[in-house]
Amino acid sequence: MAERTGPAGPGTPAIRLTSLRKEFAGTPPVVAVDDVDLDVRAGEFFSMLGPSGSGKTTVLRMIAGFEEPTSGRIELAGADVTKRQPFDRDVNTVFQDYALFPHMSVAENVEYGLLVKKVSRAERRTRVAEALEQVRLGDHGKRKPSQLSGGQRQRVALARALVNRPTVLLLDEPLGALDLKLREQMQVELKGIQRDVGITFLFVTHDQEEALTLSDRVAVFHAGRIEQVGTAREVYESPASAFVAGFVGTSNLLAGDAARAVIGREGSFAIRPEKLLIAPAGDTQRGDGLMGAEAVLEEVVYGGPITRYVVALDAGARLTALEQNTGASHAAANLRRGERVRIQWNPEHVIDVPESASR
Ligand SMILES: Nc1ncnc2c1ncn2[C@@H]1O[C@H](COP(=O)(O)OP(=O)(O)OP(=O)(O)O)[C@@H](O)[C@H]1O
Repeated sequence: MAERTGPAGPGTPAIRLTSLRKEFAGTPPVVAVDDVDLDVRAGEFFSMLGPSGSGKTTVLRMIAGFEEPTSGRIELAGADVTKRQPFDRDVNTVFQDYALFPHMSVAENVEYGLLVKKVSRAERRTRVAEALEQVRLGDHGKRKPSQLSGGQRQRVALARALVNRPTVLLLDEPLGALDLKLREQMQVELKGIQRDVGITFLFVTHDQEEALTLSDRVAVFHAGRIEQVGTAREVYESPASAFVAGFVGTSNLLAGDAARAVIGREGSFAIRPEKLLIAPAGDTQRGDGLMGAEAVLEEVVYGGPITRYVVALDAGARLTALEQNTGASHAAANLRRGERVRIQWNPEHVIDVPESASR
């Protein structure tokens, strides 16, 4: 077996992708991954976020060794693994479809991979106990998968990967099959587990909220390329392109004539909905130092803690504003569809968004 770790030192990325490319044969051929460069730091919770078909899963499968790159290089902890077989890479993958063996107990499911690798009985016992403890299922080893909840089964799948003590764990939409409530609960669990075990997690999702909530950093994919890499705050507050602004959250894009009229300059701009204030037309009470525009209120959607307002600016763009329902009486509370309104914002919250990210 090849060496498990490369010439890793402090600062060596857990994963380094260099000009990674994948073309699938066909007429015309599909460029699934288009010259991707990426460093994932050791111990990071890193997410690859993007719409369906943007190439995230193909990148993950190439790192795992299930798919051969057309060109480019993959390094794990400093070692070039591009040509290595999947079993010879220090990674494990957790899939959405976690397929546990139904006739085996939870502990036997977790132990199975170690049995195949001929790990000694004593070490198997220690490592299975450790892995079950890590996913907070220490008391459930004797149960059968059918006696567990969906979230607990997903944690068994995680334990099955953690038991191998990989340097990197690849997770392909692992929460995709869970209902919303369980999914949110598992997001919190997953983050806690990653923090405890300190393993690098590379997580694939098309759910922007999930990526922002969980990750130390996020790479936003679009058509086989990475448009932006940054923290949740960076990709949300300072999107590098109109695509990122639109995919990560509601973007409220202003371009062309509307931008000229409302912002007063050429270009494309985004303003996040929670940064917009809405008031009856002519109300300038909250106006100190703010920019503003006149509009007609098209929709009011009450959503419990927040209300969503959709307005059509006289200048020709449509914007969404979110206001918290704090209970404090404010001007927006009694607004009705069809009314004329004034939208205001702090000029600091206008984000310049290039049409596409520079490469
Ligand atoms: N085995 C294959 N043969 C041909 N084309 C493929 C193959 N696998 C993926 N593709 C194509 O490559 C592109 C990227 O697919 P990929 O599965 O990586 O996207 P994704 O971002 O993970 O999407 P999803 O969120 O739907 O899984 C798509 O256009 C897809 O149709």
